[in-house]
Amino acid sequence: MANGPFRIAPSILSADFARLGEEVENVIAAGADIVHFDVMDNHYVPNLTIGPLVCEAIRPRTKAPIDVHLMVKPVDALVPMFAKAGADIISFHPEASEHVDRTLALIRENGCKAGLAFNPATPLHHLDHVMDRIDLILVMSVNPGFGGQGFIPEALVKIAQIRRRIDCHAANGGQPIWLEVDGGVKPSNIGLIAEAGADTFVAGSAIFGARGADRSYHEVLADFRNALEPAARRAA
Ligand SMILES: O=C(CO)[C@H](O)[C@H](O)COP(=O)(O)O
Ligand SMILES: [Fe+2]
Repeated sequence: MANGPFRIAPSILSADFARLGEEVENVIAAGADIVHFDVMDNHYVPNLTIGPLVCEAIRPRTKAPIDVHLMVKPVDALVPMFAKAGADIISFHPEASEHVDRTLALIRENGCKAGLAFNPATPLHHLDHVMDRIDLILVMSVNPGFGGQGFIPEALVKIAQIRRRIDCHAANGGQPIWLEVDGGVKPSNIGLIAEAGADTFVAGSAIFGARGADRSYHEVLADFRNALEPAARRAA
């Protein structure tokens, strides 16, 4: 298995929006690697969240990559806006784009890494013919739209299938592709998710929920890292 190093990406969907800049600084200072930024449009998904202005506002608060997860339809008009607002990675759902290939190219032309996101019911044939054009594959382990949902265990099979495709692509000289998992990730299941082949882990409620549980972000992130230890040792 070729799935190290491991990266933890707190989803700011569960952060305190009234103190968002501080929340971003604190969670990165506590040991997180990436800021996961969920964009929902009340059309592709029922919820409505944040856009490029908020991305621009948090950009100066951290040097960590901002990983924009677009749950919007249509996609393309937002790509240059988020690139200009400081996004580093932009992922979208293939069902939301008329031309997946064009949207992937647009993201890279705008200087960002391009990601393709798979809902629990999205078939993997969307990866056919675009493996050389993506930097990240995002596997949803909940149906998109809300934080705080339970992890759908069938996602583990999909993660393992994608890991095999990524490793085969790399063995044939292809570029590196990150495998990110999003939805219901917790210290209790992150080890299994890593063993299935993921290297990048989004967690919203499990990290920012620390506030209500009287724990620090540092303590919660240590729980995640400890739970990753056996998989990290195997991957080394
Ligand atoms: O894309 C998302 C939902 O559509 C979020 O990133 C995801 O739900 C993270 O939140 P949690 O860890 O609480 O499940
Ligand atoms: Fe997300």
